[in-house]
Amino acid sequence: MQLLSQFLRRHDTDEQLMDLIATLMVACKEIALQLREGALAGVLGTTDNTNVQGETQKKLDVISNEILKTVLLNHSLVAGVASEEESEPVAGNPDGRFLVIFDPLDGSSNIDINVSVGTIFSILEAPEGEDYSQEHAYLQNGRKQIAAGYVLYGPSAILVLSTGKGVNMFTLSHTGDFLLTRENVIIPEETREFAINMSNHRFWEPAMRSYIDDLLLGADGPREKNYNMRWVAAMVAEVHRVLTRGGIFTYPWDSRSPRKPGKLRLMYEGNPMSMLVEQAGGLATNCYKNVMDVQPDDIHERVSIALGSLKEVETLMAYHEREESTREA
Ligand SMILES: O=P(O)(O)OC[C@H]1O[C@](O)(COP(=O)(O)O)[C@@H](O)[C@@H]1O
Ligand SMILES: [Mg+2]
Ligand SMILES: [Mg+2]
Repeated sequence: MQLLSQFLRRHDTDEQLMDLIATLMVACKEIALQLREGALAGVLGTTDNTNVQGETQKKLDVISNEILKTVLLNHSLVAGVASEEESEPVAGNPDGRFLVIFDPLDGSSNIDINVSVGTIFSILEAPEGEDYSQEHAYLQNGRKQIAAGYVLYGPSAILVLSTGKGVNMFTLSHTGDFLLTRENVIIPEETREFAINMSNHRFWEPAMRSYIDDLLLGADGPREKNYNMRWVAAMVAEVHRVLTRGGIFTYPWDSRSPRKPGKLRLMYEGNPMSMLVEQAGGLATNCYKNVMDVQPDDIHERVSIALGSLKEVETLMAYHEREESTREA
């Protein structure tokens, strides 16, 4: 089986990018170790702090963030980092080449019940002559990502990575190596599986409500087939399922916070996951346009997300287009 480094070298990956990915994996392996120890190491439960989004931080949110920050900021190629758990970006080497944006622990409400969580990351080139402690340098749209991925900490720890040449999966072995276990991932175009938090049904836009209502009608409704539903409450696990066997995952805008475009964050959830999904032949939208074409104004900006099997996501978009044209008529 191929080591991550061998695979990247065979695919002519830029040497410095390879070096950065290897460094990121040093941090993710340490996070995996902390998660495995869990209650034994006293790292479960919450802290007394809230992050910039007003969410209570879990101990492991803070620990994972510190691990990533320490490892990355000690690397000469890293000009700066931005994180879900940091209100402002943190500058690294002013001559560094890369910016790394991350969600240190996604799905952290799952930690205390021992269900899957993950680390999501997005890598950008650092524009020259900028102050890397200011968010301006980081506010690049998703198309500018030179690599993106996640490490899912589930029954196995799995790195899912794209450097813009498809999507590949690497499983962490007992020897501490990431080994290639799935090459050139392609998401099936059609699906019978959807993922949405149904408890928010009454808060959605009419287009989203009627799309989901039609899925629930199954073979008796306009979609003429029965659908199954899943909800892990960790985007990283939902995207992994979609990449593995297809499906649609959506966390749409809802009227609980009408002024926010959605719940999930554009720069460290939406963009990296959208790059993986598009690189695997799927589609990732905010129900109206591709997520990676949204120009960010804020490092912690939110976005509505619908991603997965191409034809299913296109169908969902068609419901929104119809609704929009009725509104305008
Ligand atoms: O609890 P809800 O509303 O279903 O939200 C679940 C969503 O929230 C998230 O957990 C947010 O991520 P964080 O844990 O990094 O804040 C997503 O991974 C997931 O899709
Ligand atoms: Mg998250
Ligand atoms: Mg998080």
